[in-house]
Parts: sequence; structure tokens; C-alpha cells
Amino acid sequence: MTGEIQKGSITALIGPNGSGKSSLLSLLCGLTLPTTGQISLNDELLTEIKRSDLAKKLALLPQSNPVPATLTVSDLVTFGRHPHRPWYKKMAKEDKEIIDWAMIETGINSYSERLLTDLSGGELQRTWLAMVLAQNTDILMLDEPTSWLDISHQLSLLKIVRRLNQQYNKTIVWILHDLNQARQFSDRAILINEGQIVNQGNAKDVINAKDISNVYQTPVKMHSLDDLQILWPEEQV
Ligand SMILES: Nc1ncnc2c1ncn2[C@@H]1O[C@H](COP(=O)(O)OP(=O)(O)OP(=O)(O)O)[C@@H](O)[C@H]1O
Repeated sequence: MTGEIQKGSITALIGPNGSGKSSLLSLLCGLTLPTTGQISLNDELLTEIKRSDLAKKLALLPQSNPVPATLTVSDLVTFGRHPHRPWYKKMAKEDKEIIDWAMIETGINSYSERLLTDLSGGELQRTWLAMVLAQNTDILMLDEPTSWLDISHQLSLLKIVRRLNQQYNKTIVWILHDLNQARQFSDRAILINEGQIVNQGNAKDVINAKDISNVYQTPVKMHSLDDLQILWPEEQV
């Protein structure tokens, strides 16, 4: 089945553990090569785009990142500029402006000189997001960006990403395990099961009780809460 990510949209990759979401994201980023099929970006085959050029078009926030002990917040965000300047060149005014912008957009500018090891989980995740943002790409790929965050920090991060999409027309592809959040914060969804795309389209259509029950092998119902519709497991303990 052919899958499509629409420019300027937020697309959620959803599916059970081990269904192939991270593998698909890795393929979309050119980190792994497809054994069959093709992936193209704006009509150009991904395999024909130089890695250094690809890094100017898309940025990936992986699922887990080791925390370098001696680095500060601004050091890490500066790494985001790497694809845009050779290691031997000093940072230009434009690099500094983009780094400052990324830190302001993610709300981390007030602690830019703190060590990464001194940050809370929520602060650290926003710092990683700022680093990815400093890469200044049109496309952001985020692998489970809200895992390990409490509900308030999850919402804060989801809102930052949605603002980046709406204000700067960033194309977002993210993996989210919370199906209600995926439904609420994404325009589109791709439902994956056992390495296959089961359904794709408008997030509100794809994330429906019937398909989710089937794919996750867990009966769920859709409930209305004010104007919000939420999925809830049918069986309560
Ligand atoms: N490097 C690899 N070599 C071999 N098999 C792999 C490799 N990476 C992942 N897999 C397998 O591919 C399948 C899909 O894994 P993947 O990590 O893409 O799933 P996922 O949907 O992202 O899962 P989760 O929600 O648990 O993160 C799994 O069965 C996994 O064991």
C-alpha cells in the first residue's frame, strides 16, 4: 500500500508495540534503506538525496537520547546547526539567530546555560526539540516525543509542536502512543499493524473505535465529552 505524508500537515504514525512505526520513521529519514518499494521526497527519490542535503530538509528526534554529561542546554541546541556549517567554520550571525529562535519557541531560553544533567525530564525533552528545530528543516520527525512526560508536560510539548506547524508551516510526522492525543493534535494518521499500513487519512476518521479495537485487539468505545470525543477501553478493571 502506498503511504503519503502531506506537506504542512501533522501526521501521526500509530499502531501497537512492534508494528513497525519506528522502522517506518527510520526509512522516511533515510537511516535505513528499503528492501522493496521506494520513498520519495518532493518527487526526488530519498536514496538519491545526499545525506548532507537530507539533513537540511528533515530532522529526527529519536525515541531515546543519551545525555552528554558536560554539555549545557545551548551547547546541545548548537549541534542542530551542524548540517549547515562545516565543523571548522565559526558560527555565523544567522546560526546564532536560529539557535536563539529555537530556544525561545520551545521556552528554554531562561536556562540556556544550565547543564543537561540538571534538567527535569520535561525541560530536557524541550531542549532536544530545540536542537532539532535549530536544524531549520521544513520537516520534523518525532519518535514518541511525549513518552516519560507527565500529562502537563505532554500537553505543553504537543502544543509547542502544533504551534510550529501552524505558525511556521512545519510538516510534522510523529509517533504517539496516546491515541486520544494523536486524534486531537494530528491532522492525519497512518495506522500500522504487523509492518503494513492498515488505514490512512484524516486522523479523526482513521482513529475510530472499530479499527482501533481490531488492530490493538482491545475493545474500545468512543465517548463524547463536551465537544471532545475520546476512546476508552470497554472493559474496566
Ligand atoms: N534493527 C532491527 N533488526 C531486526 N529487527 C528489528 C530491528 N529493529 C526493529 N526490528 C523489529 O521490527 C519490528 C518493528 O519494530 P519497531 O521498533 O519499528 O516497532 P514500533 O511499532 O516502533 O514498536 P514500539 O511501539 O514498541 O516502539 C519488531 O518486531 C522489531 O523487533
